[in-house]
Amino acid sequence: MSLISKNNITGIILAGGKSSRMGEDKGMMMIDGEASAKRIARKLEVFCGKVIIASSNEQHKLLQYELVEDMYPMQGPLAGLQAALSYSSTQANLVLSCDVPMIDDDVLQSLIDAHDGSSLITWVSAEGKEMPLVGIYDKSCADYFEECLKQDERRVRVACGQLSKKVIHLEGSLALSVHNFNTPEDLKIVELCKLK
Ligand SMILES: Nc1nc2c(ncn2[C@@H]2O[C@H](COP(=O)(O)OP(=O)(O)OP(=O)(O)O)[C@@H](O)[C@H]2O)c(=O)[nH]1
Repeated sequence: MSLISKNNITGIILAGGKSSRMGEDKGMMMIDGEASAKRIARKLEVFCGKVIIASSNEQHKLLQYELVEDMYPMQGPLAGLQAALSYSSTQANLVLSCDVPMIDDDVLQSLIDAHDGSSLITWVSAEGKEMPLVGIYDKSCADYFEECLKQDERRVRVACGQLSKKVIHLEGSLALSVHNFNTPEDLKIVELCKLK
């Protein structure tokens, strides 16, 4: 049985950054008539007692979730992770980037089932690629990430290098469901995944 219940896990959506490859804010891109970040927030709400959005973008206030601003602005996803984990009041935190709107509930359930206290981080891999921004992070990672940011290390994978990790390998439709979009072309692929 999972050690995590709804009241002891926080959902975190990383929605800051430049979205330079997309050309417009990824969190606000409409997917099935709903902003991508909002769609993800609704999915997280099924599993998490509280959902917060890590972003300094004023526009994200429209999403009507609690916003947590980066302490290290414009330093990339690691800064969003650091700020949100510092702010969170739970040890376990289910983290998603705002660009995986098709994520299947079963992926979230698998992460929760696998995160059993034997590692600080549990994240997924799909099609042979590890995805640090689809995972569960222990709150204690925040201090470590802050040290990295202070030393100008912004790469999430590198920052997590020394920390204990578990990886869940996704296959088939679950792997497809974590397709992220960075460009208008990617968005077309995400739309195709929706039809499957
Ligand atoms: N809070 C916060 N989130 C970020 C930041 N940079 C990126 N993110 C989020 O982290 C995830 C991955 O971001 P990337 O795709 O690597 O970067 P991006 O800035 O969104 O896009 P590009 O400019 O095209 O690289 C997305 O969900 C972003 O919204 C940041 O500085 N702060």
